Amino acid sequence: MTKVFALANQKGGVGKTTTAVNLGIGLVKEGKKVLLVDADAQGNLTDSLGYREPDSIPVSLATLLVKTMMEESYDSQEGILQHQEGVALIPGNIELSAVEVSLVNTMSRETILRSYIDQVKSDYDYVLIDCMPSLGMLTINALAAADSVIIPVQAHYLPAKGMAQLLQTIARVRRQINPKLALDGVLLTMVDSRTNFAKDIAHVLRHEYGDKLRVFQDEIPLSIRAAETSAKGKSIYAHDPNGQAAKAYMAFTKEVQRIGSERRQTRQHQAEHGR
Ligand SMILES: Nc1ncnc2c1ncn2[C@@H]1O[C@H](COP(=O)(O)OP(=O)(O)OP(=O)(O)O)[C@@H](O)[C@H]1O
Repeated sequence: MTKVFALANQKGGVGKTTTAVNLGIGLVKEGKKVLLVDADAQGNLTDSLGYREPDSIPVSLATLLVKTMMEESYDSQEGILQHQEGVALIPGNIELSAVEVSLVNTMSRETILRSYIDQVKSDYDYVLIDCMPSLGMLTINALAAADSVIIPVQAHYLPAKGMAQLLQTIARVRRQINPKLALDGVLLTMVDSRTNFAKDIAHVLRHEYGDKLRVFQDEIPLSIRAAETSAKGKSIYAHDPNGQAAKAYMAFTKEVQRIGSERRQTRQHQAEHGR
């Protein structure tokens, strides 16, 4: 069964896009079929994979969402690009800003992205949605479409208020639109091993949210090589395969898969024991 992840945090520059690329290509390395969805009007994910002018791509996520809203038909492969490292990509660009505005007056405005993803997801093991740095209608659509959320947090700054708002939004989406939405956890990114900030943040999160919010064991180090990847249009595995960031992203990829299979086993156990 396909698993859909949303990478969300309304704060910008926390590593959502870098994580989408390297978790996605990490899963490909594990033998999985992966679709990346650029749901950010900045088109950073598209650009990071080497498609340098997202705004001039003729068919993007915006095109496909408009077709979904208008109930027009499309081919399930329409607009999907194939990156040389094995991931598929639905590009995003500035047209998503206009789509976000028009969603407001659309019937089922929170679930247009879910309707689209439901049409194409059966070809993939994983779909990863890179969200906008906002809690607007497109992020709500991503949360409505997802099975699970990953929250990248830049390890030297914890916006406590921002985290509370994000968790409230996730809880509201779960209550009103998508009861199966799980929160896989917080991924600490850009961890500087010379400081204790990452440990402090993990401690604060555990203290405030306890069992409700997992902090992934694997952390992503601050790494110039990781910062360089978007300009190269490659993953960290292609750019610096033996570096710390590549090892960390691969370990994180395995942790994500492990958590998924533990959750499946728990569900199966509950089903078999009638709970
Ligand atoms: N581990 C890392 N070490 C150093 N720099 C990093 C690391 N991960 C990402 N960066 C850099 O930090 C910046 C922000 O990362 P990224 O674009 O992934 O964040 P984002 O949350 O997707 O941003 P936005 O909200 O604008 O979409 C980028 O310039 C990226 O190259």
